[in-house]
Amino acid sequence: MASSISDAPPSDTLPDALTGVADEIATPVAATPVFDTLVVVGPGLIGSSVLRRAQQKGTLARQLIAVDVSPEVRARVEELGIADRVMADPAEAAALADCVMLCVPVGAMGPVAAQVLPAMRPGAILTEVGSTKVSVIEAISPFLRPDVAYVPAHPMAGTEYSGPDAGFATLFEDRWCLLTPLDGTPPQALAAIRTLWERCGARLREMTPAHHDRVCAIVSHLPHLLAFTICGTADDLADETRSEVLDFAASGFRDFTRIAASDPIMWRDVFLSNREALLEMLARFTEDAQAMARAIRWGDEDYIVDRIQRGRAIRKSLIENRQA
Ligand SMILES: NC(=O)C1=CN([C@@H]2O[C@H](COP(=O)(O)OP(=O)(O)OC[C@H]3O[C@@H](n4cnc5c(N)ncnc54)[C@H](O)[C@@H]3O)[C@@H](O)[C@H]2O)C=CC1
Ligand SMILES: O=C(O)C(=O)Cc1ccc(O)cc1
Repeated sequence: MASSISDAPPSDTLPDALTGVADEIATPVAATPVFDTLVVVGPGLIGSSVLRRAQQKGTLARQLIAVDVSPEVRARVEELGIADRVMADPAEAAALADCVMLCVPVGAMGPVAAQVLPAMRPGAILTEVGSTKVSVIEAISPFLRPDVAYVPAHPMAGTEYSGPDAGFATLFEDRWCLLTPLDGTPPQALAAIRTLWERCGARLREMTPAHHDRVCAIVSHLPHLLAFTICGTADDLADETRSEVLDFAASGFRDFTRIAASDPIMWRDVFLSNREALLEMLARFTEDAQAMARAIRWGDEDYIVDRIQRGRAIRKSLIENRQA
């Protein structure tokens, strides 16, 4: 095994003694791969994007192994040629890895961790990309070992599509990747996972798992809940509006339908595993929506204009930060 968490390069930064030399001769130095063998369990949208990036850059891992429970997904990953090996047994693959990245739906994280952790090598790293953190960490924790580091991560990048065909190498470029290290997370393991995501083009931010879940409840989970709900409401009104919805879908409704096309299993798991934070944000949203209803009922122009202006300001600042 060429690399383990102790000798993986912590970042792209050269040691001080070498930086001057590198500047002088200005020769690009090929970075050593962060890992020798990276196992991606669940090569769907996110997992296959990591594999594609790793293949394209060659600086994430020397060898790439994909594992999936679905024979169709395994066959497709073979056809796409985005991994060096495709395997069915997570434990068999994990025994070969210095990093195992779980990219399965959040409800499957605990059961998959239970399969891979006993097989992992001492010094190897377990990481995952789940959209929620508190309950995923709780689900994985009972199976953790003192000689395997665990680094929870969440790339804030995706689309409404899923599966191995949906991934692409640039998915994470200029997107945030949120890291929620635990008290016991070894710094070298954290540094190696930081480097992996930096080399995927992501910007990194560290926070606690609980803070992560509250932030994601408002910026990601509630918007999905609203999109699924508004599409359901429109569908319930099908007798009255079906043809109009289809005819006039170039309106605001269209933007909701993109999000509402997302994978049902993934989002069922996200909603159930971030129950408390999501219900809190939904309650606040409901209060605000009721306040808007009241303003409309009583013709409170100032309130209505103020809320719309706040929405516009958020959009403007996203565009200025190139996030939209
Ligand atoms: N879709 C998105 O936009 C984002 C998703 N995430 C998170 O990433 C994870 C993966 O999401 P996607 O890539 O969208 O899902 P996906 O549905 O595209 O891929 C998931 C893969 O996991 C496999 N799988 C499911 N259970 C398994 C098991 N027990 N053992 C082995 N493989 C199994 C499925 O067959 C599938 O190939 C989820 O935890 C999700 O919350 C994070 C950021 C963005
Ligand atoms: O497609 C969209 O609009 C998304 O919001 C993608 C996304 C989905 C889930 C995540 O945990 C992070 C990003």
